[in-house]
Amino acid sequence: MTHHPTAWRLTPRQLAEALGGRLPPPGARIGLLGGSFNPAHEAHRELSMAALRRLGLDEVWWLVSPQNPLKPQQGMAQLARRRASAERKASHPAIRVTTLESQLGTIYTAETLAVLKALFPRVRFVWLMGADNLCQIDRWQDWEAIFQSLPVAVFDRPPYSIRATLAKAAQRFAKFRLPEKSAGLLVTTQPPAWVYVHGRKNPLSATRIRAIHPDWPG
Ligand SMILES: Nc1ncnc2c1ncn2[C@@H]1O[C@H](COP(=O)(O)OP(=O)(O)OP(=O)(O)O)[C@@H](O)[C@H]1O
Ligand SMILES: O=C(O)c1ccc[n+]([C@@H]2O[C@H](COP(=O)([O-])O)[C@@H](O)[C@H]2O)c1
Repeated sequence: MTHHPTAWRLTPRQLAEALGGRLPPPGARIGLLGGSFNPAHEAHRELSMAALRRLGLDEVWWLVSPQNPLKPQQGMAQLARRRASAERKASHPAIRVTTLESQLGTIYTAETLAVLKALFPRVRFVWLMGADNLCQIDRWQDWEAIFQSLPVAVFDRPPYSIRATLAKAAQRFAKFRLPEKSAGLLVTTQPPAWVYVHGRKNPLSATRIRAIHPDWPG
């Protein structure tokens, strides 16, 4: 794994600032929703509210990523614009919008998670993502290390429901899948552990919003 020394150059004060002024208390249960947020939309909020409730989390942190390594740079709005859109959309006391990866100097999720775990060893982190990402996580850098390092919750998303259950990652970690009724135990389950959460499906996507609003980021 690439080492990113920037992470360790953040002073505690800069770190607190990057987190909106508050460090998480030891034992906090925090869901991490990484995304391009190009722009943020209602389904991000719905996923986060479902995660708070179904997984019994204290908070969800949105990690607005500098650049998804698998997405084209073209058409990706500037980080500040995407962050502002996330802040407008989140608007909830239990959702923190951050650009932590740009401050930590990490690009790949596996690196980001390694740094966050080292910075906050007593926080219980869970990785949150939509079913589309379960279908392609096997193309992410060190993807198996992600499953080995923290619990993962996958949220249903049309039209990926069936594809996701057949995904390489779902098969590789099949025996570590918790039944959905045990979703509340995920955060305290030793990884690898994951759960597929069904609920209200929302077909919304940032791609669709960009098609309707070609002037985004405006
Ligand atoms: N409608 C949705 N239902 C469930 N999860 C979603 C939905 N939209 C986005 N997500 C999840 O939220 C996270 C961030 O998504 P992202 O910001 O890429 O939005 P997107 O709508 O997928 O964007 P794009 O259409 O540009 O690929 C990802 O884990 C993604 O799977
Ligand atoms: O680490 C990787 O190789 C990797 C490859 C693709 C996507 N990701 C992360 O997946 C999250 C979801 O990305 P996106 O663009 O689907 O919203 C976001 O945090 C990305 O940084 C990470």
